Formats: sequence, structure tokens, C-alpha cells
Amino acid sequence: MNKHGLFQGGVAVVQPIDRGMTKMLDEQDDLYTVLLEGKLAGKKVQEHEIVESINETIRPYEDYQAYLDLAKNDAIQFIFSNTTEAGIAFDPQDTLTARPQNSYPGKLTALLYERFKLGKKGFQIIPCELINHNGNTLKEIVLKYAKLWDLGQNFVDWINTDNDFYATLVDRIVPGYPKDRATDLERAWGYHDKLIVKAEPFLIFVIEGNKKLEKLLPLKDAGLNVVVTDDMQPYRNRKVSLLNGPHTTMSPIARLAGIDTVGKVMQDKDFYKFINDEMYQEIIPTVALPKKELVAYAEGVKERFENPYVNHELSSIALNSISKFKARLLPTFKRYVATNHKLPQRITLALASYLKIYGGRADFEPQDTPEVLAAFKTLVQNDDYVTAALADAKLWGEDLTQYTGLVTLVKQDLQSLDQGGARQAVQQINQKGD
Ligand SMILES: NC(=O)c1ccc[n+]([C@@H]2O[C@H](COP(=O)([O-])OP(=O)(O)OC[C@H]3O[C@@H](n4cnc5c(N)ncnc54)[C@H](O)[C@@H]3O)[C@@H](O)[C@H]2O)c1
Ligand SMILES: O=P(O)(O)OC[C@@H](O)[C@@H](O)[C@H](O)[C@H](O)CO
Repeated sequence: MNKHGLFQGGVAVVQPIDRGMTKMLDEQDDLYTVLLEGKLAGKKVQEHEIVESINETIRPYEDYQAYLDLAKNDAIQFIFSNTTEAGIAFDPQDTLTARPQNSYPGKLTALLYERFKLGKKGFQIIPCELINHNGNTLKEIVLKYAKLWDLGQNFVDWINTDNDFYATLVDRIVPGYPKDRATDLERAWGYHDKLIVKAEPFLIFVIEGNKKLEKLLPLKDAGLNVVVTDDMQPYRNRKVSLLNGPHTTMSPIARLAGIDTVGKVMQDKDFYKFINDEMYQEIIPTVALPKKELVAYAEGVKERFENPYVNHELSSIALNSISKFKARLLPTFKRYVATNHKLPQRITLALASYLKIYGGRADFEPQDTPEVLAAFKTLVQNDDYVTAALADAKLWGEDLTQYTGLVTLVKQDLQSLDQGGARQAVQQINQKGD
């Protein structure tokens, strides 16, 4: 936006937890390079750009006053966050006088209260974490702190009338620092950068909320694929089902077969067919959007998965898989069962693969929250591990044994994974078809 002369913006980066990379940013004059590589609509893209819009970095754990002083700055209009799903959380131990508060919403409430006390205008608050209704959830937690800390009705009114919270959906695959090629890139560019960020060229940023944002923040006018809408759910369903869904399916099954990246899954004849069939047979028919649009999105996703420049590790996608299965595959599973009165075989094989991995029967360890790992430690002790695990509503949000035939199919799948291996299980489903 700045480069198009549409905006004169600058960024103050606040490091939300004790550890982070803001010092490294300072060491390189708050500059870093974004490298875009891949195909977009069939055309090869390979370009890089130095991001020059960061004005300052702030570390609340070292200098909390500098953080609170941001409230005095009339030029600040927008607050963006991207603290992962774990960041949008309520910590009942947080207090207004803590320096700093532990949680991100706690820190934000303290800043908002400071701003309010100064009698200044509120903010446009734009969280980017991949949780549904992220803006509303953040606002609810801020209001909870306002109550817990007894900040008064006038503050609550100011939150409601002077601040806008937006819900968003960010869609761009960002594997981050390209450690395998960084030295070559630095040599070619002629400068050092410890903070290169690699991403695919594809981008869509959907923002739900007050349309005035389009004028305040002219992202679209600057040529970026940004949509401001009053309902982002169709975009979210499409993306979570057709992009994150296949990621969540391929990560356990392909890892069991010894494959380590998304790109290699797409190059593998058996796995390509399996994922393609999952998209077309199990996912697309369950999403309530025009088929043509879904097919176009699915083909785009496949092109993105095939991106030869992006080594997207299945192990990084696998982090916290149980909550990802619940949010990214279970809704599709349920819609499929309701319409077809049978089980989606590929999603079920993914579920069985998770039970194998979390049951300690793979040659790699699951990475998940301590609570989930502890639950599985107990579940595997059970004589009927599969039934016990599927019945655990704390893991899935409901008792999965209620789905007719699921326990039997998962048991069969587990047996076939144990005996013939993941590739053979995939081949069998490919041959059988729907
Ligand atoms: N990487 C991708 O391809 C991608 C694409 C679209 C959306 N997303 C979403 O964006 C979010 C961030 O992903 P990322 O890849 O940038 O992750 P990341 O790990 O690179 O960065 C996350 C940042 O969050 C901060 N953080 C971690 N735990 C926190 C906590 N408890 N409280 C406050 N801050 C905390 C850390 O300082 C870290 O810098 C996630 O919600 C992810 O689902 C990621
Ligand atoms: O980032 P995560 O760990 O929540 O999920 C892993 C991937 O599915 C995800 O990063 C996608 O690449 C991204 O959501 C694409 O927009």
C-alpha cells in the first residue's frame, strides 16, 4: 500500500512472548526479505522483496512501559495479531497490574484500557490466527478481562463503540525460513538476512466486519487479493475442508509410508490418487458452494501442494493433530455420513492412522499438547483401545462410536496398517473406489 502511494503506514512489532526474533530484526535494521516461489495460475513466480515498513520493535517482557506507551500514539489505528491458536486464550491468573500480562488478550486489554484512560480513539483490531470467529473470540476475552479486572461500564462501552474487531481467514502456505537454500540466496542477493521468509505466491485474506475497512486499509486497491465481506463462512469452509482437510489426511498416512513432504505426496502415484479422490469424492460433495467454484479451488490447491519450491514438512503439519482432525476433517466426515449413510473411507483411514501414531505404534512420536498425550497414554492401556479412543468425547467433542460401523472399519484399517503398511492400505482404497 505504501509503495502504491495509497497509505503511509509503519509497523511497531510487539513480541508477544518472552522468546522471539525481534532482536534479530533490530540487528538487521528492522528489514527482512519475503521470498515468493511457486506457480500461480500456471505461471512460474520467483521473486523477493525487502519489507521496509517496520519502524520499531517492542519487548514487553523487557520494557513494559514502552509497550503501554503505544497507547499514547495517535497514529496507531490497527492492531494485527498472529499468535497461533494457543495465543487467543483467557488466563484467569492475569491481572491489570502484571508487567506484562501472560496472555495476548490480557496484554491487549491492558493497552486498550490505557488508551481509554487517555480519552483517545479506539482501534481496528484484526487477529489472523486460524480459529473460526477469531475477532469475536478475542473481543469476548477482552470483555471478560474488563469484568474480571473491574474496569467499569464506561470502558466496556468504549470497547463496543470505539473499537472494531474483525474476523479473518488467511490463506497462504508459509513454510518460513528456507534453511536449505539461505546461503545461496544471500550470495545471489548480495546481503545477509537471517529472517528470510519463504511463501507461496497464492494469497487470499478474507476479512469479515465493517466495510469501512476497505477505505481505511486500501489493500485491495493496492492489488492484493483481499476480500472484505459480511460473511466469511463460505470461504472458511472451502479452505479448511479442501486445503487443511487433505493436509490433515495426508500427514499421518504418508508419514507412516515414509514420505516427508507435501510435494512428495503429490509426486507419488498412489498418494496423489488417494488425495485427489478424497477431495472429489469425500470433500467437495459436502461443501455448500457451487461445484464449479469448488473444483477451481481444489485444482488450485493441488497446484499449491505440488509447488516444487516449497518443502512443506508433513511433521510440521502434524503438530497438535487431534485438534486439527476435530476442526478440519470431522465436520466433513459428519456431513458425508449424513448424506451418504456410509463412512468416508479415506478420512477414516486418516483417523486409524492417528490412532496408530498416538497409540505408540509408529516409528516416530506424536507431537501434541500434554493433555492429549496423557489421554492417549491412558487409552492405550485399555483392552479395546479403538473403542475407548473413539468414545473419548474430550478428544473429538463427541463420542465417535455412535457412527455405525466406524469402530469396525477403524479396527480393520489399523490391522491393515500394522500388517501391510500404509501404502498398501492406500492402494486398496484406490482400487476399490467409492
Ligand atoms: N504457516 C502457514 O502456512 C500459515 C498459513 C495460514 C495461517 N496460518 C496460521 O497463522 C498462525 C501463526 O502461524 P505461523 O506459521 O506464523 O506460526 P509461527 O510459529 O511462525 O509464529 C507464531 C508466533 O506466535 C507467537 N506465539 C506462540 N505461542 C504464543 C502464545 N501462547 N501467546 C502469544 N504468542 C504466541 C510466537 O512468538 C511466534 O512468533 C497460526 O494460527 C496458523 O494456523 C499459518
Ligand atoms: O499452520 P497449521 O499448523 O495450523 O496447519 C498446517 C497447514 O495445514 C497450514 O499451515 C496451511 O498450510 C495453511 O493454513 C494454508 O493457508
